[in-house]
Amino acid sequence: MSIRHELERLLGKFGQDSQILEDSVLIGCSEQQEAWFALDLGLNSSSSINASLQKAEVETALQGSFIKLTKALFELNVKDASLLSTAQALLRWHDAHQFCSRSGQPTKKNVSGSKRVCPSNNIIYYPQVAPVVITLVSDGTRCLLVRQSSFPKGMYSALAGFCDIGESLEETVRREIAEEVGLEVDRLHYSASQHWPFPHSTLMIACHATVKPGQTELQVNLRELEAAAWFSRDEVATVLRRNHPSNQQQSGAVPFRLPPKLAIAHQLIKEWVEKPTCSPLPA
Ligand SMILES: NC(=O)C1=CN([C@@H]2O[C@H](COP(=O)(O)OP(=O)(O)OC[C@H]3O[C@@H](n4cnc5c(N)ncnc54)[C@H](OP(=O)(O)O)[C@@H]3O)[C@@H](O)[C@H]2O)C=CC1
Ligand SMILES: [Mg+2]
Repeated sequence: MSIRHELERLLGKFGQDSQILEDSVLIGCSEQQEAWFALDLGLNSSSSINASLQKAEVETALQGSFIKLTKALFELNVKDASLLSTAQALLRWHDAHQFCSRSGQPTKKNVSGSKRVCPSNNIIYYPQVAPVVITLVSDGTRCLLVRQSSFPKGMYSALAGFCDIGESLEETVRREIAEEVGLEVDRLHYSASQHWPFPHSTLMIACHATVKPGQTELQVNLRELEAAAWFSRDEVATVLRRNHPSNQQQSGAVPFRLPPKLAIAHQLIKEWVEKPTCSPLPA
């Protein structure tokens, strides 16, 4: 039996029309060049009794269980987490772009799901990604970590901000650092990038920046941040070790912690701890 027939059989079993397969989107392919598609079964309406009944049926038939995406992402390996994050971002974009913003007519997905077209005026809509810079600022011996009130308790991260229209990445880094902590960037260099699906699709562009020693006094913008502080390499290295699940503190106190391994902020911080001699390029 072909995979398509098997899927149609399963969908029928769950009371879904097999036409729904046309809504699937291409998210990648295996090393054997088999295409991988993602499909939203629409079981996410928590208020619907039907949805929760169907969820239970799907779980039994496929011998699996539904878990929250935010949790799943941090439990999977990097490759699977990336596939899941692409699937979620692309399916959500399609769901939110059903209509043409010029004509008001329904738009139509292409076969792979890489775009939508308005049949009445041929306007093409492509999935959107917002660029965000995330920067680990150092004064040579210490690094700057910040906390937003929305972060999990005790967690500090690198400083992040959305690129404004018309800005280069370098301009965004300088503006965000000046706006959020009142510091002037001396040197800047690129590290890596990552697609981040929360709360909407962003491309996180990670950089290391240094400020001049002696110009390290923080003016924390409390409208954007709950706290910001300098941390020594030893303090950060200790917390990186403790962030490992087997080393979590068991006491009731909320320990200072860093973003999870999957987050590019974690990689930036780890890089800074491990490569103290890395010499940055002029901005
Ligand atoms: N993967 C990782 O390691 C990390 C990822 N992040 C991600 O980085 C992103 C940006 O960080 P954050 O410090 O919040 O950014 P900002 O410092 O830019 O502050 C967020 C504010 O920017 C405004 N804004 C401008 N453009 C957009 C846009 N396209 N979408 C949403 N808001 C926009 C909004 O203000 P207003 O409400 O006034 O319109 C929003 O409240 C977050 O989405 C966060 O999830 C952050 C840290 C670590
Ligand atoms: Mg910010």
